[in-house]
Amino acid sequence: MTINIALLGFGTVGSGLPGLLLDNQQKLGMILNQKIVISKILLRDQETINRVKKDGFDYPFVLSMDEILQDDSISIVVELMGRLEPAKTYISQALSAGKSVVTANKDLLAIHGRELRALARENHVALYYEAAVAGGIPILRTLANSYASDKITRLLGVVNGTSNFMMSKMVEESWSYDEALRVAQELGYAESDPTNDVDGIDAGYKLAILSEFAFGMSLSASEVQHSGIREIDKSDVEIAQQLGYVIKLVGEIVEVESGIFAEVSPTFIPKTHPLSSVNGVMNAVFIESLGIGESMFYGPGAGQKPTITSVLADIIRVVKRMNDGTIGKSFNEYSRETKLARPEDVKNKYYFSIETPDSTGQFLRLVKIFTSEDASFEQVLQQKGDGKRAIVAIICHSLNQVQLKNIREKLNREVDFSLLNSLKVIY
Ligand SMILES: NC(=O)C1=CN([C@@H]2O[C@H](COP(=O)(O)OP(=O)(O)OC[C@H]3O[C@@H](n4cnc5c(N)ncnc54)[C@H](OP(=O)(O)O)[C@@H]3O)[C@@H](O)[C@H]2O)C=CC1
Ligand SMILES: N[C@@H](CC=O)C(=O)O
Ligand code: NA
Repeated sequence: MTINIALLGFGTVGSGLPGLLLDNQQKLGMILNQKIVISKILLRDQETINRVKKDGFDYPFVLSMDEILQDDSISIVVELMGRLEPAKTYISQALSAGKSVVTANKDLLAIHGRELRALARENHVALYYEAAVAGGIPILRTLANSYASDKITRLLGVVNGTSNFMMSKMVEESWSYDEALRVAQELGYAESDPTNDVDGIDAGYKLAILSEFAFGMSLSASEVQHSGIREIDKSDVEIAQQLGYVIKLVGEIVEVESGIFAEVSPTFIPKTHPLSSVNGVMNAVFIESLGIGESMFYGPGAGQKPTITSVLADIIRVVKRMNDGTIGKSFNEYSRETKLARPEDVKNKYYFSIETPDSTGQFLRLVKIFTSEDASFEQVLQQKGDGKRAIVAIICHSLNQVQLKNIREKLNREVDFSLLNSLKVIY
């Protein structure tokens, strides 16, 4: 027996499916007793069909989604086009036509996930998206299954391969920003619009999805604060190094008594923390939970092979659900009312880099500002000034979001001071 699937989009990730199906033919036969067959591939235009054929791919290529929707032999649609439209329309049409959907589209799931999941439920079909978060790491499945017996209190993630690859190359091998981005694009890591990768937007989408699986709470994209690697200056990297830290783009979701708080930001990570050694295109999700304690899941966050391997695992899962009569069951069954944390309850250590006049009494002024917000210093470093200006780096003991905002405002208001940067410090 065969399972017919249709593929929407045949780019970096999608074009890896034929090879992967072939490589795993024997194992798939044993697990499923059915053959997965790509029976239609939707491409953009005739020119693309000609190019793809020339590359040696010989499939029934189509230019209209209707040909897939009207084909009753197709039970699974695999969306790998990316972006919101027409992906949302096509996925909705497929679900409404009684076809299950597998996708790697985090933008779509983060923004319209609730609506699409409801549509899947109404039509008793599956909607799976393991590859949408941390490419090759089976993190969503792990959260849905293995953490069912645990309560997660905090999740930290390096979940964007492109920005992590770029930071690693820029810091360790002195590549320029442009060179690092160009190579990340050539290697197939970056989104079609890499702004999402470098500005923390892609990681924010992934956090929104992780929040549903880990905390059972849905966050809109705007409820996940985000900043990106463009906020990091070379001097921050050097100071971090001297103080015993590395800087990475980290997503954090934490649950406190009043609710959850989620943020993507360049973050100081102690060199002793397991996340500090996540380099290049690798991703990791570090979890603190009441039962297991601390755990970390590590693997490639982007790239054709890891990503399409996750996609195929979802396809296999959907086929199994079809076979055992549980196809309408949701990928994630943990859901509770979303409550956002009060800013007073969200606490972290912070790094501040401040430019001051290079003269007597400046340090006292800094102490006064921080003390007025009840903040105390944990580490302080003053770079040798030029007689006119000096840079002071401070790591504070834990501050809540209100204290942080007030200190930033006071430093920005202070005549002659310039707040160069302020970044979260994890411990
Ligand atoms: N690359 C990676 O490492 C990872 C990617 N993802 C996700 O996987 C998805 C695919 O990514 P990726 O393969 O890298 O992206 P690509 O841009 O390489 O591939 C997408 C393909 O879909 C085609 N396409 C877009 N719109 C249409 C349309 N309307 N009709 C037909 N074809 C269309 C594009 O054609 P054209 O080039 O003409 O626009 C392109 O060939 C995205 O959602 C991405 O976020 C997830 C994890 C990792
Ligand atoms: N562009 C993304 C691809 C995977 O989600 C990344 O770099 O992480
Ligand atoms: Na994954």
